[in-house]
Amino acid sequence: KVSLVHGAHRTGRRTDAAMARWRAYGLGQFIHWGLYSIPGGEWDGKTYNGAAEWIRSWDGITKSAYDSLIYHFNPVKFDATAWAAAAQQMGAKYVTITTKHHDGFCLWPSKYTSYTVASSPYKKDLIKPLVDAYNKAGIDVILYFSIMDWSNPDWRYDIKTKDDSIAFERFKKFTRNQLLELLERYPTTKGLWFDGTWDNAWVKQAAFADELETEMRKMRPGLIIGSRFRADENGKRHFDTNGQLMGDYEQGWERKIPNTITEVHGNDWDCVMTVPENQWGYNAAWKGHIKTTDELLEMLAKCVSLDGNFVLNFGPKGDGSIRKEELSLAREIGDWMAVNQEAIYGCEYAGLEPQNWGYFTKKTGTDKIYMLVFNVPVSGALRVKLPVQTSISKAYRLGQPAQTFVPEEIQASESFIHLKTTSEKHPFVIVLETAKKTENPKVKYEKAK
Ligand SMILES: C[C@@H]1N[C@@H](c2nc3ccccc3[nH]2)[C@H](O)[C@@H]1O
Repeated sequence: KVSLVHGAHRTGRRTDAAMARWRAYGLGQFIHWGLYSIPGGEWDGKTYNGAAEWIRSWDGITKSAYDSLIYHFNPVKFDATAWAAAAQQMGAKYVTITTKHHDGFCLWPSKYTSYTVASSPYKKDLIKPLVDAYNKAGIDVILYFSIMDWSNPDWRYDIKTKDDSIAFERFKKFTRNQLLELLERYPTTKGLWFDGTWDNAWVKQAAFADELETEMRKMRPGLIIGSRFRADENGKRHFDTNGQLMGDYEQGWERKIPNTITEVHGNDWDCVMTVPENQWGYNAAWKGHIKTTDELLEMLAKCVSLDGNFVLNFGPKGDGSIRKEELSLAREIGDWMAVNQEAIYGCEYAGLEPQNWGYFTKKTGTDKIYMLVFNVPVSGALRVKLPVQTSISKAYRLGQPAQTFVPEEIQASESFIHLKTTSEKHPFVIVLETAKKTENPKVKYEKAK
């Protein structure tokens, strides 16, 4: 262990109520919305092959042409209540919304730059109606904020000269001002999801970022900040020089999911996932592999089975409408959650040996186990290995309690649940009520003779 001033300030998970609420979410919605939503990955009849929200960095568009999009941003179809209703029906317990992406365009009327919605034809704050509508729908809000800001002349990818460092000092003040402004303006928000923090200039700001994180936490007790915000004084990100997680949860699972519990190192984490291969902002082309509802449900189940939250991304159009393909995915996910949410919300890693048929989750604080079945074996026999001295007292289909199962014990703490049919076409859940086998005192007494 090396001594660090700006490394992790806590080892192990946070144990407070605000973090327990976050841990229980299971399913979240990500929203990427901004000027990049207007071109949607296309410009001058050409298609940008990168992620649509990165189109400003493409040599197929001039920076001034991109920046002039601000004069065309007028999302007349924006309806925060409708967005929140779709998220609520999907079963999202929280939403992470881009307040400012790498391009620097602010969806709130920030006092510290003119590159905001206030300078657009729309004029009005977009974040407040979203926070209010989602909170009203019982959904918590986390604010996405990109440190990297291409619109700010003081931003630097690296600090090489005295001028760079003078400019970047101004940029650090600007960044702090905007973050404190967001916390002031939206007091019900639960956390900040930082991005754009990999460049050399920011990685060198260990002390500044550490102090800023402390200041924000003091301003908002319970505030949740992930591992992507700051680096330690050796430039280490996500995990400090001693391998300790920075921040409150691991934020490295972008478009990927851990396969084993060991990869999670006992930390809280979220996985943020796109519906296409790699498009966060609205992409008109909608090309390549588009994940199906069952694929997304399996990702959700896998995340919760390994102690994580699954955050599914939506990319509204420049006019404020949500594309029909995303609305139908949300609807189908919501239909499944309406029946099976008990196996997701407030659930955690069950501590059981993974099986090929799907994923185990366990209701936090109970011995209730859920079998989320995605791959029905041709045998119809689902293997379950419980901890020793644990038995299954009841087994039934979630949502159809009359459909019960009598496990076939094949050896100590190992059973088969035999399905009645192997022709299921969609994922389903079996509930196992388990109990510790208690020693029978009579038997103990007889032994004693
Ligand atoms: C949550 C996601 N993070 C941003 C991003 N920028 C990247 C640059 C290089 C590698 C990965 C990146 N992810 C994406 O634009 C999106 O906002």
